[in-house]
Amino acid sequence: MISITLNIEGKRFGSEAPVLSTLKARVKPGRITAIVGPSGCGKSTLLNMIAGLESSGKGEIIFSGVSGDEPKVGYIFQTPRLMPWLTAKENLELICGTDNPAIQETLDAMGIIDKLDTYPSQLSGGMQRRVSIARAFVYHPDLLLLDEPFTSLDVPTAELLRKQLIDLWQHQQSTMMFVTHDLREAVSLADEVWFLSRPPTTVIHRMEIDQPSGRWLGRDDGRKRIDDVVANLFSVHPQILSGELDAGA
Ligand SMILES: Nc1ncnc2c1ncn2[C@@H]1O[C@H](COP(=O)(O)OP(=O)(O)OP(=O)(O)O)[C@@H](O)[C@H]1O
Repeated sequence: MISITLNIEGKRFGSEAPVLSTLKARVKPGRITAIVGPSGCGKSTLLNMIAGLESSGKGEIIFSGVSGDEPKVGYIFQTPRLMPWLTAKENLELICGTDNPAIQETLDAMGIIDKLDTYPSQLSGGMQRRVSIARAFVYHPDLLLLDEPFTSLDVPTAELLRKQLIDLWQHQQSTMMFVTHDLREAVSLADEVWFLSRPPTTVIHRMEIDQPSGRWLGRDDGRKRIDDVVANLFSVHPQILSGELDAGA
């Protein structure tokens, strides 16, 4: 399982004002880290830098515990980004080759084994998300990055997909980071939540969540537990989702 050390010295696009300021943090191996912050503060930019899609500028991002030369990174974007001319199965085959038993196993785990030969345009939005999650897991990533993977889904579908995601994650034990605007989602899934400021952005608060092995998600006592964690946080930092810590904290 890999860990990540972020030694970011700042990030700007061209001559624009910096998006990220100094940002130093460590992502623990095999754990789930949620990233929460105001719109436009650089959450996607941070994920892209970790994925190697954006340069890390003067700073560095160090991966430890990688088995090969490079970490295998799975990335689930806000929209599924499936190849429209390929069936669900063929979208997965692009990643892991044909006749790979992992394709059937992963689509089965996501509850869409009957959609193997279906094209994306014939799938609902929720089903397309499931294929995109399966596509990331079929690769057996060391690191799984998710950028608001469950937005614009109805509540029961989003809840089901979160459970399916956690089932797959428990099976593979990848290190996982996800961006969300939904604090309850962060608390229900993550071992640690990072709260970001407004630009130039840094981590202003880290919150450890004491998760049971199957996560708080879906447990009878989970809803109350999540409510309590969120209420406690807001009682101390009422503006934290706007990227501000309480002055007295
Ligand atoms: N490739 C790019 N070129 C220029 N500016 C960019 C680029 N990518 C992002 N930005 C700018 O960087 C800032 C942060 O964008 P980013 O998408 O990372 O924020 P975010 O926190 O993920 O936003 P949201 O919560 O609204 O999705 C924004 O001002 C955006 O316009």
